[in-house]
Amino acid sequence: MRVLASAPAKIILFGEHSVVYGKPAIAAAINLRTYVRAEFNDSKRIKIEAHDIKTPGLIVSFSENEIYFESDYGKAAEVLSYVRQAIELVMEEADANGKGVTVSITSQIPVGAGLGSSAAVAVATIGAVSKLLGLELTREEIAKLGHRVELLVQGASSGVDPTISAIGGIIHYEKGKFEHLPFVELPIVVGYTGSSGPTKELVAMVRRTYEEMPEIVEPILTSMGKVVEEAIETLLSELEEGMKLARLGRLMNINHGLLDALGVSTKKLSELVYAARTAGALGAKITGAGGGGCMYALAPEKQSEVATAITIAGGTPIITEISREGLRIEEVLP
Ligand SMILES: Nc1ncnc2c1ncn2[C@@H]1O[C@H](COP(=O)(O)OP(=O)(O)O)[C@@H](O)[C@H]1O
Ligand SMILES: C[C@@](O)(CCOP(=O)(O)O)CC(=O)O
Ligand SMILES: [Mg+2]
Repeated sequence: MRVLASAPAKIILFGEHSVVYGKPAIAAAINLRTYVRAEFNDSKRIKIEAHDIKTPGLIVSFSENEIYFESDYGKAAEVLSYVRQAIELVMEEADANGKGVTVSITSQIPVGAGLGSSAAVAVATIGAVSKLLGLELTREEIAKLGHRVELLVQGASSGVDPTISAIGGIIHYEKGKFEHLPFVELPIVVGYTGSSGPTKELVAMVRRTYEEMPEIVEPILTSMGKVVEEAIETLLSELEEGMKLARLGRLMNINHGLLDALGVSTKKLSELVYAARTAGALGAKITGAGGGGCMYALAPEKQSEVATAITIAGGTPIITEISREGLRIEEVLP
């Protein structure tokens, strides 16, 4: 039997980092996906084939006749830890420890770029392997397992990323619970800096700043929470479309400033944010953990101008759409 599952990337419209401290966030699934194929193998081992991820620590040396490969196996194993934990949790749930399973991954999502590649790979793996093992899990249960994977690997995680990747659409997420917000085709442009920021390290960095200066950081997180509440009200309001987007844009800019205050922006991210605003975006901010990775802009009727401005500023624009669909079982073959 062979199962192919896929799960989407996301952008955090509002509320990254503060969501880890119990504040609300708004997240949307986007049309970039990670595909995971799971099948039984004849060994009693778990085999992971990750086709789109760089394996760190590989050293190659060669003489005239021979070529030698060395690897820092610790680093190589670490990069596969989301997939490994996801498989192990499902094997445990299905009481299937000891079975041979091969998992093969291909992905459209840039890694460590704030678009939730870790959650997408975890959710798609859980979806594919659970189906293979005959375990009937709801999308909510898969989101919860995905959250456990992120907690095990990162040490801290709000759970917003695995939830949006499993569920799809646009959600309001808060303290482990979610509700759908009305689906809207937001005119967004994502700008990729080309560098990555590991979520684990950025979340830990914010935690250190919080512990060092709680009286300064607490009000920043509280303000972020208020920005998100205001954005939820705006999305649910009867405001005319243009006014709605203009208000959301202003709230994005405030959210970006607060993220910058927490220390998660970079020079390149700020350059892309200002380039987008100058080219006519109503708002622009980081998406995800920051420290590199991506920003996104809200740019009705200005998507191509903003994309060009992002390119001129040295970034890579990604014009994408909000995806209604979360986890998808693409194919089940006998
Ligand atoms: N295609 C993939 N195959 C295997 N692991 C992946 C893949 N994509 C992402 N990952 C895992 O997710 C990690 C990046 O997660 P993270 O730091 O949270 O950034 P983000 O989720 O924003 O991309 C990678 O280092 C790797 O461990
Ligand atoms: C920073 C954070 O709010 C989002 C991280 O998203 P990403 O892994 O950078 O795509 C962490 C979390 O919510 O667990
Ligand atoms: Mg992640």
